[in-house]
Amino acid sequence: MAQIRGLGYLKVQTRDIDRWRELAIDGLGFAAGSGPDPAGLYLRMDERRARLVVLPGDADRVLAVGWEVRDQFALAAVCRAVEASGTAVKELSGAESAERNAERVMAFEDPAGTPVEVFYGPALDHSPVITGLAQRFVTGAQGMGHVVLPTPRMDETCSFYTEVLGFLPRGAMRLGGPRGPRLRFLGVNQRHHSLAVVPAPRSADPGLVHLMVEVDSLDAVGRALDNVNRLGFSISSTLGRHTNDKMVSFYVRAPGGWDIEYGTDGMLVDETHYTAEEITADSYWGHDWSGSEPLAVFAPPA
Ligand SMILES: Cc1ccc(O)c(O)c1CC[C@@H]1C(=O)CC[C@]2(C)C(=O)CC[C@@H]12
Ligand SMILES: [Fe+2]
Repeated sequence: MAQIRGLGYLKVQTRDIDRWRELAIDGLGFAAGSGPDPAGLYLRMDERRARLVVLPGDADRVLAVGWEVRDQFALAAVCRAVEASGTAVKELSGAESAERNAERVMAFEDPAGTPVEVFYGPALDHSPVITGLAQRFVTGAQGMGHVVLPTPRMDETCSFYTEVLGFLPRGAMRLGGPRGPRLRFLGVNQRHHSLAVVPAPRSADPGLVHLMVEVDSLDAVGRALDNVNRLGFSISSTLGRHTNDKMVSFYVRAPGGWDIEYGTDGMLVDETHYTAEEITADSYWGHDWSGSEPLAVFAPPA
């Protein structure tokens, strides 16, 4: 169990790649990378060739949530567990794996229908990581950040990630009052959560609620907030500090109706003492969502 080491990459498709470039590079200071599709946007955060891949397309949707394992033996173990759960697994070809800058990749869908990939052996880019705010992204043993996924099948989705993939419960929060459904946080390393799962009516496009990336300074978070305001992006949530992972962050709306959470100062979990707690407020201060445009996954179908 607990074969997965962290969130490795995220690949999305968008109808507005130019606006995405402005958000990610000019606003949030991702470093420009390179990749197989000349029209694609390959975003570096560290020594990986690309952590966030944005490809042009006719819809805004998640193409792959990439989870990293240590080696081929861990990948085989994950593959066996997923198949034993009754989920079909596709082993990607050498060429398809190389396109993802990995030695080997397995693909399947989670119970919500989210496209999941598990991989090992990422190819590195040793050139300097030139970020726009001179910030460093907090990755390494904590992975690239966290994703929040919507699911219409909450119980099956949580069982799949915990019992099949070995994610550890890292607490919960009820939505919409003391009797509301729970949003659940799940972790695989010292990052408080690498995944959160939220009940939603559908898991249609874009299939994402947010991606969180962490940087090493509050000044970079403040400068990113200034940048996206200046560039005319919609702020979904103001700056605030979360009660569970202690992250100070804001949320900005990306093309496609989901958010990027941009934060700093997240806590490290010590599993020797950790127990899964239920938070009753999302933040100690800030995180005002009242100005948010509706998230696409919660909006009524078009
Ligand atoms: C509560 C919380 C703790 C840690 C996080 O990294 C984090 O993103 C959240 C908030 C999660 C969640 C969201 O992203 C979409 C809008 C939600 C459902 C709310 O309206 C409150 C909590 C929010
Ligand atoms: Fe988050």
